[in-house]
Amino acid sequence: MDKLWILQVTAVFLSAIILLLYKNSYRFRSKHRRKPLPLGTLGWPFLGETIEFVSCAYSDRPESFMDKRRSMYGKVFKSHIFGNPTIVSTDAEVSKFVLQSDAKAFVPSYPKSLTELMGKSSILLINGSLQRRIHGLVGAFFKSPHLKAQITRDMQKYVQESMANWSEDHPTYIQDETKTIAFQVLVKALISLNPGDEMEFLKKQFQEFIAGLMSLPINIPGSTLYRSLQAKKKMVKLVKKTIQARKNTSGISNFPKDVVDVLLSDTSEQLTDDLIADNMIDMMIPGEDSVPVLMTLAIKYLSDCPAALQQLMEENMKLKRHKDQLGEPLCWSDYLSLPFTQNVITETLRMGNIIIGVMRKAMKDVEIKGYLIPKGWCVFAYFRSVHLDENHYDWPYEFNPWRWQDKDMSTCNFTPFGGGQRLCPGLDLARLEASIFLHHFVTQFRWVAEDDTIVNFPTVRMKRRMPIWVKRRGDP
Ligand code: HEM
Repeated sequence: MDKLWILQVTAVFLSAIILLLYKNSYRFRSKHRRKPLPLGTLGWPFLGETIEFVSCAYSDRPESFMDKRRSMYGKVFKSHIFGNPTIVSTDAEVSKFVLQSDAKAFVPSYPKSLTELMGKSSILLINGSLQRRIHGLVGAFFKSPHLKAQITRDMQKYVQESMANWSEDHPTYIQDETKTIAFQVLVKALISLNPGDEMEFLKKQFQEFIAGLMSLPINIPGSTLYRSLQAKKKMVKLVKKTIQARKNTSGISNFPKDVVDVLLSDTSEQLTDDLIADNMIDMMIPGEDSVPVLMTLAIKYLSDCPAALQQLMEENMKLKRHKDQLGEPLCWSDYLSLPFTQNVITETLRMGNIIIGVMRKAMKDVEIKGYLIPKGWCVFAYFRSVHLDENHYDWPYEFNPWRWQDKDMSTCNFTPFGGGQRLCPGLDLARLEASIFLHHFVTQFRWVAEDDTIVNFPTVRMKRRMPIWVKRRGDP
């Protein structure tokens, strides 16, 4: 009996210990249990789902790749594109979290040819305090009223010069015209170079340079990447000549006249001549690409929407007449004060998705909204799906500038310029340039657009460079 009693007590005691251990281990496991990977498939070995992604990207509905997976797996799913296992986010909140994270969690991730061409010290690739320093310096300069006044003067001059040459007898290619204008404006703001032989040389080299940005990562003589790197070397030489001349002569004044001045005035000694030269060239990319595409797409959408064009023209004519009566030229704040013009630009940014999204790489396991993003995986924050989501925008494929009349732009559902740590520092500039171009265009011309289509890959552009037939208006 005694023995039985001892056995019973021991059994109860042991069970209590086992229960306690189990409970503790359960608590430990649930605290440290990894959240699941998002649903989805990694596709074929090595190729993953890249072929399907690219074939959708070339179509007029690049987001169909995402739409199909969204309906099967939800707004965040896993895939394998461009050689990397990737978590694709079409969820505005998840993308916001990724953009706002610092370099301990996510760093930029670009294809190899792109990183080789941009160079290690490009603002698009560096992280931490150096990125924040350059971002801060450049962003503050681009926001300054002083620069905006200069950009307005330059832009007005280049726009007038360009438009004076437009003929009524043959088509004008809007994409080409806007590229020339926006490149000149940005190069002036970056290194104070005026139109002329050196500008022509730079533009020629630059076109060779960007051809390599989306090329195969093969750097042998004759390859696109090789030619592109050679062109970059020539541009670096030209920019370094400017830097040296600036150092030799003026000293840096209190009012920087361009971005070179701004970066040279930094006293941290981290900003070497190589770093400044590399970044000047990378910052020319929006002048040849994003800004002219914004202007061209606005013309495309307006050509297809006569009611919006009429209202835009009336708003701009009113301002022009008012300024003519006062005998004053337009200043930058005049251009930005036109509400409907701004709505046209905002709607163009939403529909055009000039930058479809941004890529990051996870530096550690990160959990967001119940999803796991494993260390080493890429994240593709895909803005296009959010901008075209009918839950955020009624009739999302319709160009409707009026939708912005009482809609808030500063939400995570509208991120054409990215967000967080790397929010585009050139966003004010891009809007200002587009406003000036639209003003002069709609107040001086009527036009008929030839048929053309938007190509979305590898960058957004018009297939036929947006040919239009113009007719000059009489006096307003
Ligand atoms: C329509 C025109 C433009 C669009 C749609 C656009 C879009 C963007 C986006 C989405 C990013 C974020 C990239 C990321 O998070 O990895 C970005 C970054 C950047 N943009 Fe723009 N951009 C435009 C015009 C400009 C202009 C005119 C400049 C002037 C030089 C500029 C300079 C930059 C720079 C320097 C960064 C990198 C910021 C950093 O990483 O700290 N952009 N842009």
